[in-house]
Amino acid sequence: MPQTPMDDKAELLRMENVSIVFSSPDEADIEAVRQVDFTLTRGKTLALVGESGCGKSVTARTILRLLDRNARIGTGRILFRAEDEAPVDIVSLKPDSPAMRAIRGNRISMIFQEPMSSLSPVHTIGDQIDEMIMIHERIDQKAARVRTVDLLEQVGIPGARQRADAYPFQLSGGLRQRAMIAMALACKPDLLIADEPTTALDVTTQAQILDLLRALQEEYGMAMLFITHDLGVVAEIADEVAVMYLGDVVEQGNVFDVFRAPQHPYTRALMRSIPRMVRRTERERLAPIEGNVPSPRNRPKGCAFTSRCPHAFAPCTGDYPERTTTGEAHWARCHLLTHDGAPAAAGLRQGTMVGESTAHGGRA
Ligand SMILES: Nc1ncnc2c1ncn2[C@@H]1O[C@H](COP(=O)(O)OP(=O)(O)OP(=O)(O)O)[C@@H](O)[C@H]1O
Repeated sequence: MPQTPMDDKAELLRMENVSIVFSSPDEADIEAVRQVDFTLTRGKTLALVGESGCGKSVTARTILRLLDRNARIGTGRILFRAEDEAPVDIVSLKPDSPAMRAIRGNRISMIFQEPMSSLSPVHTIGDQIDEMIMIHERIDQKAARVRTVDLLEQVGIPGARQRADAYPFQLSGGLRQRAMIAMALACKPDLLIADEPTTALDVTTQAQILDLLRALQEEYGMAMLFITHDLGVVAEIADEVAVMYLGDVVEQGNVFDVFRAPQHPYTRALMRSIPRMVRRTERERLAPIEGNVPSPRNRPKGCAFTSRCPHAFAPCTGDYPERTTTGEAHWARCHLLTHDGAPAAAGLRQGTMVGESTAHGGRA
């Protein structure tokens, strides 16, 4: 992988060939994330998408150096460049070093599915956000409260001045989510990592929170790394998407290109399993992805999706597929794209659904 300097000022963070390994006393090491490369750009959103267990959260926590004790970064660099500063390799920093702490919660903030993982239940939301602002701006609490109320208004909390005195349990799920977002923005981060922030919310609140995040991103110019299992959400929020399967990025590209012509059978299967991605007349053809993600403990040889892939053929159980570029900044790792005699290769290249009806017992 050629390593080029971070010359583009818009480039904020670059993952280069990052792998993450878990060890346990009784078992061989497990490579849970392999060879991940992506770039996060100021003002843009990259979505990491895939089923449960594919490595999305571990990848995000690696950026913040918040991995479990039994984890280590096996290979790679994570270059991060704050404005007007030289790039720093996050991998080279100790997780609890002052330099890393200055990045975490200052340059990079994170929001979660469950707001109570970042909000304290025993302090009012106003006090918690005041404290965050005081740490970062070295101002007194009175001045911080003015900023807190501003932030709460910005994230759409009605009656912000009074609500600042509420404890998290006194707010609805949607308002708690907004309060957590306000807290994440208190340090004016360069990067916001959002780990399934709308998964627990009803559809209307989910749409409102996505709208809010988009508006705030425009205002703050921050980059966003958005983690979700839902390609419908990706369509609404992201500029670029990286599709993960068993720790590998199997397809990556501009959202428009990936949705117009998905190249990897796994991406296509994810698209067909989501109601909003399918036209009304095709509802009856919705298909869940059959089978389960294999365990990283027993990683299959070759392409990990083979056991669930409707198009699998001999080469899929051989070598790990190389990246095939299929458009400007759009690539996938799939043997069907490189073998001319592959059963569905022509259809995949053209973005059609060749062969998928037989693979799902005629339902697809
Ligand atoms: N401390 C750990 N020790 C061993 N394996 C781990 C540890 N933490 C995570 N893993 C494994 O790493 C893999 C990736 O987990 P991760 O939480 O990143 O998945 P995910 O895609 O975010 O899933 P979800 O949507 O369920 O959060 C999984 O197989 C998980 O079991």
